[in-house]
Amino acid sequence: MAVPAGRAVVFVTGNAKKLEEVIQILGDKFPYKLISRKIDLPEYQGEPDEISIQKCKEAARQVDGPVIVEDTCLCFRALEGLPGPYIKWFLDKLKPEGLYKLLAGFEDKSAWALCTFAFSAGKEEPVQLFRGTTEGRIVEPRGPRDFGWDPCFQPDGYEKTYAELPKEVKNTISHRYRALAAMSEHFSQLKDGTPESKKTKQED
Ligand SMILES: O=P(O)(O)OP(=O)(O)OP(=O)(O)OC[C@H]1O[C@@H](n2cnc3c(O)ncnc32)[C@H](O)[C@@H]1O
Ligand SMILES: [Mg+2]
Repeated sequence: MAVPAGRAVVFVTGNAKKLEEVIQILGDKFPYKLISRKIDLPEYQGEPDEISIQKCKEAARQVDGPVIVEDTCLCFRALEGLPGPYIKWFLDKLKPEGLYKLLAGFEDKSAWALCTFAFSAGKEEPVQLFRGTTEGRIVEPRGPRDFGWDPCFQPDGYEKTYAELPKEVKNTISHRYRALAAMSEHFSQLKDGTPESKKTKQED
């Protein structure tokens, strides 16, 4: 499913840090003009794919045009993938310290970050999903506190947490980077994906 000629795609998110990374990662790699809109979409329940589909349909309904949304999960292997899509509430109440302590009774500290982008060309159109996963483990929080659970997630192959790593490094190995790479590749391959403005501008 392509984007009608001349139409921008609206990235709907209530999270400014997410938006910042998406802009940094995409650069000029996305073949459509992307604008952002700050709407706090409902936090749905269920499996990650189902949540992203519902979130995207609601965004397409509100925007009434082509939209992208993103949902992020942080999954602990010892907890069979939980908190997963509910990480926002766990983080809100427990902070990164509490997330680390949650695994105190388990030897297995491994975790994966999952990012799912969902695209719909409009409110009657189907939703397409693009996923990215980064493996790592949950550690005692280290580094700046400016983005979510970054201080307690250490990606495999690195001695630093996401929070300690320079942004340029996080943005080449992250769950978000991988999902965006899959999405950009898909749209770049669409024959009618006419490159438009390469700039991203913000709407409020
Ligand atoms: O409006 P949306 O896009 O849904 O933004 P949100 O903040 O509600 O985001 P999610 O529903 O996807 O919930 C994911 C939670 O994980 C946090 N998060 C997302 N990506 C992250 C990342 O790369 N590093 C650290 N924390 C992240 C985010 O701040 C939320 O608390
Ligand atoms: Mg959300």
